[in-house]
Amino acid sequence: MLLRAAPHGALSGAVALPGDKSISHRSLMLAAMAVGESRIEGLLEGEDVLATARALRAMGVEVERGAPGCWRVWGVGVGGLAEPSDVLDLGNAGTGARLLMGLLAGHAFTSFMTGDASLRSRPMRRVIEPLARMGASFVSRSGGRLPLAVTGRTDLLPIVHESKVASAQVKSAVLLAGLHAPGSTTVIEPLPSRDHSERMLTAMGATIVSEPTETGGRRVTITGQPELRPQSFVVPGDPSSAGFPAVAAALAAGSEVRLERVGLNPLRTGLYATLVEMGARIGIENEAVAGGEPVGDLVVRGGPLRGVEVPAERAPTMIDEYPILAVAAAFAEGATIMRGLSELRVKESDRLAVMADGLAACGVAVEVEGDDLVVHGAARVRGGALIDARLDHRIAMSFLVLGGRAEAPVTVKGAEAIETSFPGFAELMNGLGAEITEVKESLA
Ligand SMILES: O=C(O)C1=C[C@@H](OP(=O)(O)O)[C@@H](O)[C@H](O)C1
Ligand SMILES: C=C(OP(=O)(O)O)C(=O)O
Repeated sequence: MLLRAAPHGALSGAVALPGDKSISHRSLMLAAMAVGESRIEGLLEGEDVLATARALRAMGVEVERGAPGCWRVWGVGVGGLAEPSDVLDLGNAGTGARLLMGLLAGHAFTSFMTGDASLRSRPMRRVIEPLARMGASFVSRSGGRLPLAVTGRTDLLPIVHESKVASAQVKSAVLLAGLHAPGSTTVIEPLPSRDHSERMLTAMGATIVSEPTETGGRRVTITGQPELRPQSFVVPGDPSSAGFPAVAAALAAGSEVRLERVGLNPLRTGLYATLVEMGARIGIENEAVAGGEPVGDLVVRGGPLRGVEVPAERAPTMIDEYPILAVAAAFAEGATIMRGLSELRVKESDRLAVMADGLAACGVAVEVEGDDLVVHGAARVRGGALIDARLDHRIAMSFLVLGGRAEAPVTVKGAEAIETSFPGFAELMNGLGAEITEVKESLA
């Protein structure tokens, strides 16, 4: 599908964002590991999360959709999944695949897992290696990629895993496997990554101790074999999805947009801290706690931005937001230097390369120096390019935001990728005043 974004003026209005993708995957999987009925409110009904729901159903978990966003899950208890009779297809979802591998490691059957071309290119060894040390066995394509087969066992060994990358997916996969192991399973991460798994598991009755390390990371320990209590999960709006209308509003003078009930977990808000450093006017109102997570309305007003240097240590708190930050940087005065982005190379696409190439095609001066991205901003950006989303929702949405402020429309090919995390993106943006329309392939 081709979507085209034409230049728009000031944006205004108030909108609620779709549910948080990370918390939605976890709500389904953790509810499946509880004993009894859990309810989920505000579940993201994007393709990634629907793939997780399908996988759980294929393993005997009753998962039912009621009103939009309202789901019920009848949990089978830790270790209670049934052998699936077919390959589990996690679509485009790294989170779905890696977290599920953690659960499957604790089940004494063999399952087969695959995904789309993007997911099949992503590294799984970072999860395979610790889970294999715990006692699961894996057969995978070379490089530790999907498709793979995993044979778990009920008597997993508790381990201490020191992860080289600050990855909530790696941490969560090991903690989920640790549910099935007697005693303490520990993950040490070099920098703190999002802690939704820890918050949710604690609320469900698991014992988790999280403490800082001397080098600025975290050591997280779970006590295995708990009985998890079913929950009423409330999923906040996704701060990663909110980044797209937030940057679109920040870039358009005269804009005033309210993004309601967005999750404001401090391990997710690096984009907003960075935008404020760049001079963006962003206020937080109606702060509250929902489902164990801080939430609030983001009120974003348009105005000039200036380039900043974003330190590598901030990356885990905004890892999915670099594509849209790079778009903000393209319109800022001066250079924005984003350091330490090696993890961007192993997302749905090589986001470092794809952003650099796409920005250059839109007339933006950009350099990749090792793992750093440098974007030289300008008041006027040419736009006018055709960008291939490459099965990457965040690339698609970022360039549609850029097209809204460029001199000539930007067209995105493969825009259906947006469905993975942000169904209704174009409608939501247009409701605020953007000009995103579908174009026929032949006119591209
Ligand atoms: O745990 C999660 O829900 C996620 C963790 C991040 O991945 P990594 O753990 O690979 O950094 C992020 O990019 C992804 O969108 C969601
Ligand atoms: C990297 C992302 O997701 P996942 O790893 O779940 O595919 C993302 O949503 O930007």
